[in-house]
Amino acid sequence: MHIRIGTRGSKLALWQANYVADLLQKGGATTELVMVETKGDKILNKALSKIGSKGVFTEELEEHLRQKEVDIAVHSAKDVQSTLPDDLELIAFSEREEVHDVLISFNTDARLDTFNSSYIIGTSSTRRVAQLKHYYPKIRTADVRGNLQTRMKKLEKGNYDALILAYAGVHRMGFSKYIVEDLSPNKFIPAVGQGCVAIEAAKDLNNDKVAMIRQCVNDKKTEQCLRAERSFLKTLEGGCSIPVFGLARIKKNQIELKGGIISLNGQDLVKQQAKGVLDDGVSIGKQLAERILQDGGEEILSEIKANL
Ligand SMILES: NCc1[nH]cc(CCC(=O)O)c1CC(=O)O
Repeated sequence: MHIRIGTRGSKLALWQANYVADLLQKGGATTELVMVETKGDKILNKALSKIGSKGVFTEELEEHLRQKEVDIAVHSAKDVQSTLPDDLELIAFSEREEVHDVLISFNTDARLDTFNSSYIIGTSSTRRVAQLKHYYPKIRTADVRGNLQTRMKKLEKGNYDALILAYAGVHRMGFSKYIVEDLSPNKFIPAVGQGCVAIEAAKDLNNDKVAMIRQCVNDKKTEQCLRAERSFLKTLEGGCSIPVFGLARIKKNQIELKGGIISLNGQDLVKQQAKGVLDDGVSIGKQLAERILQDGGEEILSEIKANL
């Protein structure tokens, strides 16, 4: 069986595509990578939240799926919009990497607790900015776009004192030695999907191919967690530009989902958790989102939408 894999061309995207290709080859398939540039790769002078929340890193790949130029598209699950077009679906989720955010700096003494107001942290994520402002109101932030290598270069040039990044990308790109602090995933609750690689396909992709891909790539527990997180995000209508966070974990054979929303200035935070049986992820996610909207999330969300 031959599987054509669509991917972005950044080093992280290629690492992830090769990781999936290896898994498929171990299962006996042959593979080929097709590189596709997305809006998110081309537009580098704007914050992601200003480019638009939907499909910044996925749209062009999705067009290739529709045109049958590729069988699957490999994405960071975090970059996949919560509502997919009707003709496409996520068919597999790779075993999740550690989910937390990390502080990256060439100053080995740098820690969030000891940062003073003269330090600047580079991050373009509205979630990370809001969480920083909430827990460390004195810390200043500045936008930083571009792939991980570009961000590391900007850090090296001294544009920032530190960066906040997802552990997963840092680890995959071999930058772990610059981690000066692992941020607690209970405080800096990650973005939905962080640390997982997701496979998107057209709904009419050949059934045998779908079965093969799931067999080789899908991790059941990760899928159960991701379905819960994505349902949560979908109900909150949060695109990647809205500071929504959500993390599901399996504990004692139950899904435990923590999630919430935070105002852009970090002042208002609504955070809750929900639990349920493993296959109920979608309804657990939806219920948690509804509770959060009722408990003040609705106001935070409409204020954010008015400001973006
Ligand atoms: N939005 C960019 C993005 N998308 C996925 C990752 C890292 C890998 C992952 O979380 O799976 C990153 C970089 C970052 O947030 O530091």
